[in-house]
Amino acid sequence: MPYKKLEEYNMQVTDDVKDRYKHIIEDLGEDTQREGLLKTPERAAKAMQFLTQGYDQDPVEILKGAMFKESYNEMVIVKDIELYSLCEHHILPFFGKAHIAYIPNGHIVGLSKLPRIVDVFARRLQVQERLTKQILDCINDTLNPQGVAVVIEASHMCMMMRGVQKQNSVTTTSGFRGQFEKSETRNEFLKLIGK
Ligand SMILES: Nc1nc2c(ncn2[C@@H]2O[C@H](COP(=O)(O)OP(=O)(O)OP(=O)(O)O)[C@@H](O)[C@H]2O)c(=O)[nH]1
Ligand SMILES: [Zn+2]
Repeated sequence: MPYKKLEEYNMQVTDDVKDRYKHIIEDLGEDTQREGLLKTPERAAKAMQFLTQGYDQDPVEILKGAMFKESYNEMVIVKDIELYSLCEHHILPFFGKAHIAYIPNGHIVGLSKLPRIVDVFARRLQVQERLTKQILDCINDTLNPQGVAVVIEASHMCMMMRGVQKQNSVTTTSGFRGQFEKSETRNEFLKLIGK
């Protein structure tokens, strides 16, 4: 499921979250009756359901849906996959790029499925480290490749708009399994993604 269509929003959840947003907006000192804000609690409720839709999706099913028997034994890299997630500490966005590589072990996977599972895990309340590990483990356990590597580079709005207010800091996290635990293979991957 690529994105949540309007009719797929759970109306009960939308109503509950909408009521809470109305109170939050009032507590923050705004007037929920002014024209521009009348529909805001409902819009925000739907936006948050969209941004957390990963809880309802099954990444293993997504990968298994496009696994093909193939005797290709070289590294497959999909780099510069844009990602948008929410930091679980402040519920503010963090965003950047994921780079994924794997070395097949009898099966390849449909290329689009790698960005899809990035979205499944990103569209939750997250920390960057866990996001990285969940993507890594999911590919490793489902595809059982000879090796898998995940690098994520992200900027955190909680460090930009507030808090330490550092506009240019980028956080890099990575994880390596199998063949990528060998420095030679890992270095080849890092070179190919320009690191
Ligand atoms: N490790 C990790 N930390 C994160 C991530 N996103 C946000 N944080 C950090 O979570 C921490 C929460 O720290 P607290 O001291 O409880 O919160 P705070 O008082 O709002 O902290 P400041 O952001 O320093 O103002 C902060 O240091 C954030 O930078 C993430 O993905 N991974
Ligand atoms: Zn944060």
